[in-house]
Amino acid sequence: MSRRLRSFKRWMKAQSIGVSDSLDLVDGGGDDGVSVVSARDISEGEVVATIPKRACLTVRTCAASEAIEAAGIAGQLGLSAALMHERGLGEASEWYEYLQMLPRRACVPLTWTVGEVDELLKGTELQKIVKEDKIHLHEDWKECILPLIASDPSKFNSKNSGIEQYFDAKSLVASRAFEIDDYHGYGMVPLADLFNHKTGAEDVHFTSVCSHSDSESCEDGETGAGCEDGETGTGCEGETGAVYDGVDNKETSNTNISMCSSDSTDDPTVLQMLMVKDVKVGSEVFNTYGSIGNAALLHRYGFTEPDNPFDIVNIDLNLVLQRVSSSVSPRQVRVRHSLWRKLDFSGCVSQNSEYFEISSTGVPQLELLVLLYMFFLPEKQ
Ligand SMILES: C[S@@+](CC[C@H](N)C(=O)[O-])C[C@H]1O[C@@H](n2cnc3c(N)ncnc32)[C@H](O)[C@@H]1O
Repeated sequence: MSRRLRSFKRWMKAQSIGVSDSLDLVDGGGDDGVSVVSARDISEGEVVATIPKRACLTVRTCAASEAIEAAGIAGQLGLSAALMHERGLGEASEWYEYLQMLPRRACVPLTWTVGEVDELLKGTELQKIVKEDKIHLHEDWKECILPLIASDPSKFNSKNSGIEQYFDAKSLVASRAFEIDDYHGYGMVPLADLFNHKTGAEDVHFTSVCSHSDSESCEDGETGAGCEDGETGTGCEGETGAVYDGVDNKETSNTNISMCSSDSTDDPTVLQMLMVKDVKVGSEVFNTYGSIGNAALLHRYGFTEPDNPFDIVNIDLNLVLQRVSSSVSPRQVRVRHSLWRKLDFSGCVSQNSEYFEISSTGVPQLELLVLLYMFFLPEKQ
């Protein structure tokens, strides 16, 4: 077992983070990172980890809480500030051992150089989106983090909160944070963020145990490592840019559901990892980050999956209209465009662009292809 893993396990114990003996944490070191493997057969319904909310790193729990809240920085931006500050504290941070388990930055396109983006994402819609992300993050840093540095230089300075540190922190928050609850908002959840993703075949769910009896009221929209971003708050409340959103607006919100137990004896201050499937000894235990296509997976988490059933291809509607204009009259272009809208098949709208969306799942794909075909039919003479 690696040294950092040993320290992390001791730290988890001190924080009352419970890990079932059914889980093995495997530290591949370097780029391989950490994965979670079953140490014995595990059954559906078993709670394999319990994590007190106070052990999570959030704007509320971090050492710079007052300064961040006074600056009005919230959401993922606030959490990024909290993470930067705790990293800057080094061994003095309450999360030091946890922070040692994180890579310096997530290898997501956001952290690539512009040259790498242009080379590796050439011709894909991500090329433009990632470049816009980078611009938005620069703006966020200038508008929200620089004033924070000015307001409390004892806590924030260019060494722990420079633009590089901000990109590092933001990439980790975007690819690993969970939405905990209304009080904490987004948080880094030790242990829960060590599970890798498997599309549509997860073994475990992240569960926030609530004590009130309306179990339906919080069964929606909670996403785990990493949570769906899509924050478009104004100023420093959220983010000024819709980073990590844009290729799959319709596909993202349905997994890692935060469920409430109706049992009033449950501890509202504890998060759980609950098995949703039997897993055989020696197998990796997977979470899911959502039912999302490969462009979104790459965008947010820096990897893709072969044979991903949720993969989609977006075709810029303007390109389609341009192409159609070359073979039919302008009036016909308008008629076809309006038919497309009437049928409510606008695909998706993202970053001011409208897309045709070709999904790899069943009937809608066929319908879309027929519509596309109709779009391109030459005009009757
Ligand atoms: C929440 S962390 C998961 C734990 C991570 N493996 C670690 O070392 O800490 C998310 C990151 O894990 C990696 N990851 C998760 N699932 C993956 C998969 N199916 N294939 C490749 N990389 C994956 C990606 O780098 C992603 O950004």
